Amino acid sequence: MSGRTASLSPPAGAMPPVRHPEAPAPGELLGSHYDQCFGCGGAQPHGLHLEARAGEGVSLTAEFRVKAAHQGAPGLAHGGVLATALDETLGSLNWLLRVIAVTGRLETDFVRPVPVDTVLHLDAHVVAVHGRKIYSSATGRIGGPDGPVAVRATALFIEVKVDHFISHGRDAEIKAALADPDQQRVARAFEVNP
Ligand SMILES: CCCCCCCC/C=C\CCCCCCCC(=O)SCCNC(=O)CCNC(=O)[C@H](O)C(C)(C)COP(=O)(O)OP(=O)(O)OC[C@H]1O[C@@H](n2cnc3c(N)ncnc32)[C@H](O)[C@@H]1OP(=O)(O)O
Repeated sequence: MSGRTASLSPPAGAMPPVRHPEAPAPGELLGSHYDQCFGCGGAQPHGLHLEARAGEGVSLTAEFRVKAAHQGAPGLAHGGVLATALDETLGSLNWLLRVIAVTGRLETDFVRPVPVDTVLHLDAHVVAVHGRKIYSSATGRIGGPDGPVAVRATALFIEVKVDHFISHGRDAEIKAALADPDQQRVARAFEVNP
C-alpha cells in the first residue's frame, strides 16, 4: 500500500475535532445539504442518493447502492463514482462540525471491485482540524457494514463562507437556492445568514 501525501497528514498543532453541541444525535439521518446535489440530493434524478447518519463524536455512516448507471467496466462500479461517494460521505461530516467546507484534496485507494447492485457501507470521521483545514478519512465496505474494505479515502476539506457559493455559483441556481425555504433552513443549520 502506498503512503499518504504529506499534505493529507495533520501538521503539528492540529487539534482533535469538536462535535458541535447541536449536531444531530448519533443514529439520526443527516439529510441533504442541497436537493440538487449529485451526491445526496433527493431531487437529483442522476444522483447517488447517498444517505448519511450521524455517529459518535465527529463520525458518520452512509450507504450507497451501486446502480447500472454507475458502471465503468461491465457489471462493476466506475472508480470516479466511488470517489464521489467517498467525497460526499466526507463532506457530510460538515453537519457534525456545523462548518461549511469544500474538498481541497481527496486521495482514494480502490482495494476491491464493487459490483452493480452492491450496497457500499461507508464510514467516515474527522481526524484533526487545523485552522480552516479539516483532515478526514473514510472507508467503504461491501457485503455488510463489517464486510471487506473495497475503497478508502483520505481528504483535506477547507472551511469556506457562504460567499464562496454566492460568488462562484451560476446565478440561476444561487437565486433559486436563496429563495428556497428548505435551503435557508440548511444554511441556518450551519449558522449561516445568506
Ligand atoms: C446560496 C446559498 C447556499 C447555502 C449553502 C449552505 C450549506 C452548504 C453546506 C455544505 C456544502 C458542502 C458541499 C460538499 C459537497 C461535497 C464535497 C465537494 O465535492 S466540494 C466541491 C469540490 N471542491 C471545490 O470546488 C473546491 C475548489 N477550491 C477552492 O475553492 C479553493 O481552492 C479553496 C476554497 C479550497 C481554498 O482556497 P482559499 O483561497 O480559500 O484558501 P487557500 O489559502 O488556498 O487554502 C487554505 C489552506 O488550505 C491549503 N490547501 C488548499 N487546497 C489544498 C490542496 N488541494 N491540497 C493541500 N492543501 C491545500 C492551503 O495550502 C492553505 O493552507 P495554509 O493555511 O497556508 O496552511
